[in-house]
Amino acid sequence: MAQLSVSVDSVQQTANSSGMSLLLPLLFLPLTMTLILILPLRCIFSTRSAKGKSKLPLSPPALPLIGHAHLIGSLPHVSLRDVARRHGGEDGLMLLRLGVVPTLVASSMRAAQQVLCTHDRSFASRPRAVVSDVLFYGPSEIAFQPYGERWRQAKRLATTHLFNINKVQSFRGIREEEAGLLVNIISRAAETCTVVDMSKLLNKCTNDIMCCAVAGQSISVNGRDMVFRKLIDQTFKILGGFNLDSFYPGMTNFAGGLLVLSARRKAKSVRDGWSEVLDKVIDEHAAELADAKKNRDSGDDCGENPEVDFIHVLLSLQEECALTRENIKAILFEMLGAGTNSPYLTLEFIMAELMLHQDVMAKLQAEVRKTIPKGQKVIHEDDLTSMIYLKAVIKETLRLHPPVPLLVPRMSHEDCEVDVYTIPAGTTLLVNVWAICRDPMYWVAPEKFMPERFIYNGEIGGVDFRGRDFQFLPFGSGRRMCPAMNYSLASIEIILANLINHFDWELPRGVDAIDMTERFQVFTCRREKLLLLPSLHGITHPSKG
Ligand code: HEM
Repeated sequence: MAQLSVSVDSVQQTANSSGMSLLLPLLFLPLTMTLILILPLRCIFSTRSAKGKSKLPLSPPALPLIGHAHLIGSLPHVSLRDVARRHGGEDGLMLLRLGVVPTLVASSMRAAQQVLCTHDRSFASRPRAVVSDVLFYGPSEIAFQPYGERWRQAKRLATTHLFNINKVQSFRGIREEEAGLLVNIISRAAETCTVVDMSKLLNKCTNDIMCCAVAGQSISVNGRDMVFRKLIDQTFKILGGFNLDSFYPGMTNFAGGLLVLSARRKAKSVRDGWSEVLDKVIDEHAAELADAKKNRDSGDDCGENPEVDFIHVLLSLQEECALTRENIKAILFEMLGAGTNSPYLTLEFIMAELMLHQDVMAKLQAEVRKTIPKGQKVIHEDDLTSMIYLKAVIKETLRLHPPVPLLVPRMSHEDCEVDVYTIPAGTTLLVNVWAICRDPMYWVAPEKFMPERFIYNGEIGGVDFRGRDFQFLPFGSGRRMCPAMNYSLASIEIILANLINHFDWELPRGVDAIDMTERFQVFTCRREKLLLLPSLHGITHPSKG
């Protein structure tokens, strides 16, 4: 999602690896051309500050052409925190120029509150980019749509028919069943002392839950679930790749779009992959709706309520909401993509942190195993209510490893007075929630994995992540906040409780440490796959003596 930042990363990597020598041949022509396009823009930008009327936040020294892009490293949230410490204002605001794009970076709790609450409306748009425009038909989904009525409508559809509390509750059967299937797979591995690839299993489990919630149980026929996971990988690879137009938006129209042709082609090819499989799924759903209507009209309706999923809902609202087939596909493929990755990456980080902190693991095992009666195979969501430590472990992991560390980049769609500054319309906004979550100003021992920090008098409490405590915003805040927080937490909790209740976990033989090195590709994820050796709790396998 954080397309801009990823692209910056690519520029930096290229610049670092060969002192710009790789970058220059690649960019020389486009950059020269862009200069012609950007000069007017730069003039506007500098005149505003020169007049003294509209003061701008502090900026580090910039280079010609690339501005501050060279300051961003392979983990943009880490380098932006370091640059802000050296060059930003005490108010936590800093202004960068990435290529020609003015970019406001908010790195303190107060700055986050200013831009996400006080001025939420002004910063409620998203920067445009060729890849997301092509991938999402416009874009016409939620996350990349500019602020306006179409975005509002798409978000309302998802919130009302997929993510409201009652809907999330109604998916509990799906979650319990999928978590059970995961336990079965791991149990078989445990019986034969086989190492499991947790990254792959968690990815599959969260994807299966999302697929069933969106499209019903039938979606995984003919190996479609595998096709979806492959397409999700391709989508995030292309969204996270180097995209010239994110730095030089003028490129999109320059020379008939020649310079963004390759990005356009790649995005179209991934979109066609989605389109092919989603068209089939949508056609099946349309046929089911037509059958149901025929039965109703002919009086053959046997009174049974056919299962209604999100695709049925979108199809029935197609006329009322003026939704095209393309709009529907864009929304669906965003749900399947975002719905899989953030929960699975969070679960992977939780398991990695637990392996690193065996005292926390032991405490969590004790809580879960005390709550679930011995011999009860299936964990029900009602069992989770009293698992306070489990909720604290999830919160602490989201604090240290927010999957979207800079939020999804926003853009101001109007001039805006932030404190003493005037931020011009068209400025990209990055909120470094990762840095704020590790700031010693707001957190005791911020680098320590300490779930207890969220427990007060035996209850979960304190700072919360629902968008009102600006030192802890893993789901963002304001109009553009993640609509799927309750959905995600429900999936994460049930899967985690199952992993902890049924199994004891070890590192594979010959591995003596967990590597927590991160990688940034739209989401922050662990660089290495998480490989673990499970054993069934309470059963000592003969081969282990
Ligand atoms: C651990 C789980 C998740 C985390 C931490 C997370 C985090 C985020 C964040 C930080 C944003 C940007 C908010 C902002 O700009 O203020 C976001 C937006 C969004 N997320 Fe999530 N997310 C999660 C799960 C999901 C799931 C499961 C889905 C869908 C099935 C989803 C769909 C979206 C959408 C559609 C947006 C765009 C909202 C908008 O632009 O109005 N997210 N998410």
